[in-house]
Amino acid sequence: MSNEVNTDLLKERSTATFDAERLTEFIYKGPEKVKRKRQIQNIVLQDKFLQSFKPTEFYDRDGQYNNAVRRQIYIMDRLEELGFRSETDRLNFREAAAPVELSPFGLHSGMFVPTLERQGTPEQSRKWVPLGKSFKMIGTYAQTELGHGTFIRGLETTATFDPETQEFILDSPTLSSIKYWPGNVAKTVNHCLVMAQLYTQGKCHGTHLFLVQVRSMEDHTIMPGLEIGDIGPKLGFDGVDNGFMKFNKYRIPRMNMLMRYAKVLENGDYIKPKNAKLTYGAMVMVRVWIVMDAFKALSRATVIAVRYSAVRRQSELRPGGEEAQVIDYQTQQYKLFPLLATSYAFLLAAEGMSQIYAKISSDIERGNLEDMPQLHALACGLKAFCTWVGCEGIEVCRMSCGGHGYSHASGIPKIYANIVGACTYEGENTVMMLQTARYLSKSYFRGQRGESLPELIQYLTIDLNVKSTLGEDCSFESLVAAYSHRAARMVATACKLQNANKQKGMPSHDAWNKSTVPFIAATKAHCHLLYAVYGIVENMGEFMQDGYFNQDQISILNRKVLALLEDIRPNAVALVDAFDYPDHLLQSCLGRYDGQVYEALYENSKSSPLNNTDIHSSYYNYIRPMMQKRSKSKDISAKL
Ligand SMILES: CCCCCCCCCCCCCC(=O)SCCNC(=O)CCNC(=O)[C@H](O)C(C)(C)COP(=O)(O)OP(=O)(O)OC[C@H]1O[C@@H](n2cnc3c(N)ncnc32)[C@H](O)[C@@H]1OP(=O)(O)O
Ligand SMILES: Cc1cc2nc3c(=O)[nH]c(=O)nc-3n(C[C@H](O)[C@H](O)[C@H](O)COP(=O)(O)OP(=O)(O)OC[C@H]3O[C@@H](n4cnc5c(N)ncnc54)[C@H](O)[C@@H]3O)c2cc1C
Repeated sequence: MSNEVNTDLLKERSTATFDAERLTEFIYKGPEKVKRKRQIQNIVLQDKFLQSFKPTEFYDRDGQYNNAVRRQIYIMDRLEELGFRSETDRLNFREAAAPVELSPFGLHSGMFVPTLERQGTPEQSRKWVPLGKSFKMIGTYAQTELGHGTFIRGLETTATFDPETQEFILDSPTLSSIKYWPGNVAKTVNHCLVMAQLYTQGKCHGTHLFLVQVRSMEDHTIMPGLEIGDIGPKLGFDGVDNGFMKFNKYRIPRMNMLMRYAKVLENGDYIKPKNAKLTYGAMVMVRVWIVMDAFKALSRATVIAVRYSAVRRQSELRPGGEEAQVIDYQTQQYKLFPLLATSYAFLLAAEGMSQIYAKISSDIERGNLEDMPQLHALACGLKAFCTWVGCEGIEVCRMSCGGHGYSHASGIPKIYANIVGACTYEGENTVMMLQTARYLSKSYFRGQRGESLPELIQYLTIDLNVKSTLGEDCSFESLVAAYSHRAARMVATACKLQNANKQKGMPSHDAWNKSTVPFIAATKAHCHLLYAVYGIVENMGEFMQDGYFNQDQISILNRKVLALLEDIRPNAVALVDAFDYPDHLLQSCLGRYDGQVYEALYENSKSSPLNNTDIHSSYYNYIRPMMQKRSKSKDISAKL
């Protein structure tokens, strides 16, 4: 490979109107943090073992899982040796060391240990959390069943208290009650946090979490009374062993129920939690993290697509002129630049969401549950919005790279395959949006009754008769007002339909169901408050429906969006460079910093296993016999 940087990329970087390094410092919170991040990434780059892995698509499923375990355990050991204590250092190391591979221990660190910490009593946490943190106990979060994922109240696994033995008996009474999907259940973990319907004194008290040992701590054999296996290959998550698990009257000690909020006493008495939804805390936490995952996935795809678009030359823009960089086509800019802006918006949204989560979850820990519904609504809506928009955007990035985008060598298919799971896991997106919609509906009616609303949704009470004041400058205030107006109008419309349905005599659940399509649209509009001109132009009908904008204002907005493409054009490469993703993190022949995409693609294709021999065994096994058979056939030889 040549060491030169592609001349088009050099030019792009030299003509940018701002210093990308300053923006990098803003993203990573200061020059010292950027330096530290790069040092850590360099440690990974110098590490021969970590660099020895081929891209995951070159391995079969068994190899992918095996490599994921091998690599992740090596990462754990190195983190210990290096003595990295800060969460940011550890995350930077992990991301650089396994940039596109999901960890078979992800749910252990991401859900199992935090849930023990937050849902266990102080004694339970003291006992189990150190075992989890030191990997003496490896666990996961097992909730979903064959028959139910969304509807947690419908889960069928039972945990029945037996006061005689002071044990819970876990059972899978039906086929549909078999746990199905939980990550790392199949081969990796020896413990699970199992969500099951709690029965005591003959009464069901709803779903609760139980710590269950599923494999022997000595030899990893499956505990008697359990049936466990892998669910098979999936769209992505290659290194993750999502599994199934069936309980056959399997006994665990009483104290293995997580009892921070709800309790079962020795005599079988049940003590209710302050709020039954406290058991759902782990899901809320992961939904918050997913917003950051959506940012990372979309921004990586955008870096790849923008850099490649600056390098790729195709067709004549000026008749008879040189072939143009595809980034100079207005249509290409319209595909990519809004996604670049969206990436930055997602970053800020993810950081804001994390701060709100930290504040409200610490209130909850102290017993103040007042803001729980608000946190739930925000996390559900943003999780769904950011993963939907992120996945659509990644697909646009892939297609904007033409044919090469379809190859794994572009790095984009893997990004997509992994993040698209997030539209389903931790709450299917439509269902999540409807949770936010319920909150908006209740808040709308509260606002109508003159009750005060939390700051984020105060816009629901604005006067919908006011028209836009947007002028040539498309001021920030006029844009925010437009989004608020559109969301408030759409929420009001959906609520009025819900009300009208009720007045027609429908029971309230039907009145709700028969207004959920407009509610989903309204909730998307609510989440869309992150956007500016492009979001209005793309959804013009919704902004126009009640004549909020006049014809002149629409023309202003249409002109503005095209002018903004011109403004971004000289800075597009610098704006993606600022994310500071090194090549080994992007793992993309198209998104390379030096832009040497053709050399990289050519080199990469040589490593395809199909190139190990000039003549593939299938020639001897099938093609040659077929040809020999055909050449003997009279019809064909006659034609030849
Ligand atoms: C770095 C680490 C990475 C880690 C991960 C590694 C890679 C990732 C791997 C992938 C990992 C994937 C891992 C996985 O996938 S784990 C499995 C994840 N599963 C889900 O997310 C299931 C989704 N379903 C639900 O959450 C519930 O069933 C819903 C919410 C749909 C309804 O629920 P339910 O039927 O029980 O409730 P209700 O209808 O009686 O509603 C009653 C009221 O309660 C309110 N309510 C509901 N919930 C909450 C809440 N939480 N806080 C506050 N309030 C809440 C609700 O709004 C309603 O309010 P109102 O309308 O009455 O006012
Ligand atoms: C990659 C991956 C990893 C996973 N990891 C885990 C894990 O570690 N642990 C775990 O416990 N689970 C895990 N899951 C399971 C996941 O959490 C569930 O699949 C998810 O919660 C969706 O539930 P479901 O499959 O029941 O979908 P369903 O609810 O069956 O969805 C099917 C359709 O029905 C619609 N629908 C359902 N209910 C409603 C409603 N009330 N209103 C309107 N529409 C509705 C949905 O919108 C969807 O279109 C994982 C799943 C995936 C894909």
